[in-house]
Amino acid sequence: MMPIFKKAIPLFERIEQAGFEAYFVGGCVRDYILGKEIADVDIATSATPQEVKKVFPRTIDVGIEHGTVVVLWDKDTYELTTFRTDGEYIDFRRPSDVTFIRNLEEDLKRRDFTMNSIAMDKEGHLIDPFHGQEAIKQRIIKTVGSATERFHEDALRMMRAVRFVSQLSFSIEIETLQALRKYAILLENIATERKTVEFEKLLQGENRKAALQLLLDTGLFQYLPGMSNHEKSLTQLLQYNLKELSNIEMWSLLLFLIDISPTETELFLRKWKLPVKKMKLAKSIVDWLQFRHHSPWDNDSLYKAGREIILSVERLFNICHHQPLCTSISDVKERYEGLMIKNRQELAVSGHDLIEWSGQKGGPWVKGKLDLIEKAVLHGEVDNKRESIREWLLNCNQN
Ligand SMILES: Nc1ccn([C@@H]2O[C@H](COP(=O)(O)OP(=O)(O)OP(=O)(O)O)[C@@H](O)[C@H]2O)c(=O)n1
Ligand SMILES: [Mg+2]
Repeated sequence: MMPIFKKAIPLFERIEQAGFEAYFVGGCVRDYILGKEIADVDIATSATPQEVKKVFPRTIDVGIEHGTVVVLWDKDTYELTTFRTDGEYIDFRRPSDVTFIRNLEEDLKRRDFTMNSIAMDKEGHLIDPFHGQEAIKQRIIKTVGSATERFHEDALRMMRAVRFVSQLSFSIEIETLQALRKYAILLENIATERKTVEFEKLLQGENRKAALQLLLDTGLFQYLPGMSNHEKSLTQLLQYNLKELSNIEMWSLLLFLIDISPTETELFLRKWKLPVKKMKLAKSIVDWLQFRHHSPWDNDSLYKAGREIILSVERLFNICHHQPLCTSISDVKERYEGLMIKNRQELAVSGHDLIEWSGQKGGPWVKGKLDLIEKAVLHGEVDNKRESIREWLLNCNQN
C-alpha cells in the first residue's frame, strides 16, 4: 500500500474501535488504480459528523450539513464524510438536504462516475459495486446509473466529465455523452467559481485539446462565463500546439484569439472571477503579444515587459506562427539577460544622488532625470556606474 494510505491506517483503526466503518473513496482510489500520484485522500465513514467529533479530539467543521468534518491527525488533516444519500435536488446544484446512512453501497451509488465510486478499506481491498475498475481499464467515463439523473443532481458533473477527459485521456461513454449534449444548458445553474475550477483543471490536462473539442461538440462552452459568442476562437485554439503551455499562457492565448478591446478583456476575465493578480498578468501577456505581432523586441520593450512576460509572449508568438519553440526563446532570453539593468533599483544612482549633486530641492524633475538615465543606460549610452553617470549628466547639461 502507498504511504499516503498507510499513514491513515491508525485513524481507520480508531474509527473501527468506536464501532464505525471507514473507507478511502473518490479520486484517490481512482488515481491509485491508475498508478497516478495522489495529492490527498478522501475518507467516507458510517459515523455521523457528531460521532466523528466524539471519536477524534481535534476536528474542524467544514461542511457539517453535507456530512464533512476535517480531522487533525498527527501532522495531517483528513476530510471525513459521512455515508449519505442526497435528498431532492431542486436547483440542479446541491441537494436540498442530505440523509446520513450507514450503508457504503448506498453512498457509492450517489456518486458521479463509476471510476469515482470505488471504495478501498484499510487492507487495500476494493469495494466496487458499479464496476469502476472495469471502466478504468477501458478508460471510460460513465455515470453511476442514469446520466440524466446524475447530471440533474449536480450539473457541474458535466464539466467534471470533460475535465477528466483532459486529465486522464479517457473517453466518455455514449449514453453519458448524449446526456451531456442534451443537458448542457443545466450548467447555467452552476456557480461561476465551481465552473472556473473545472475549466482551469481542463486547461492543464494532457489531453486538453480533446476536452476543448468536447466543450464545443456538446455545446457546454455556451454556458461558460463570457464564452457564448466565442465558438470561433475556441475552434481556432485547437489549431495550435498547446502542449507546452502553462495555465496563464492558455488563458492569454484564449484572450488573444478572442480579440476584444482591453476593457472587454477585463470584463471577460472578471466574469470568470479569477484572482486579480492572474487577470493582470494575463492581460499584460496579451498586450505584449499584440505588440510582438507588429514589432520585434528592442531593449526598451524587453526591459518593460520583464523576464516572465517575455518568455510567455515569445512562446505564444511561436505557437501562433507554428514555429519550433527553442531557438528564438533562448535568443530573446539571452538578450534580456544581457540588458544593463533589469529594473530601476539596479541603477547605480538614486534620486538622493541627483538631489545632492545638483544642490536643488527634490521634485518631479528627479523622476524625469532618472527616466533619462535609465534610458541611456539601457541603450548603452552610458555605463551603469555612479561616476560615469555623473559625468554623463554634466555633459548633457553643457549641451
Ligand atoms: N459533483 C460531484 C463531485 C464529487 N463527487 C464525488 O466525490 C468524490 C470526491 O470529489 P472531488 O475531490 O471533488 O473530485 P475527485 O474525483 O476526487 O477528483 P480530484 O482528483 O480532482 O480531487 C468524487 O470522486 C465523486 O465520487 C460527485 O459524485 N459529484
Ligand atoms: Mg478529490
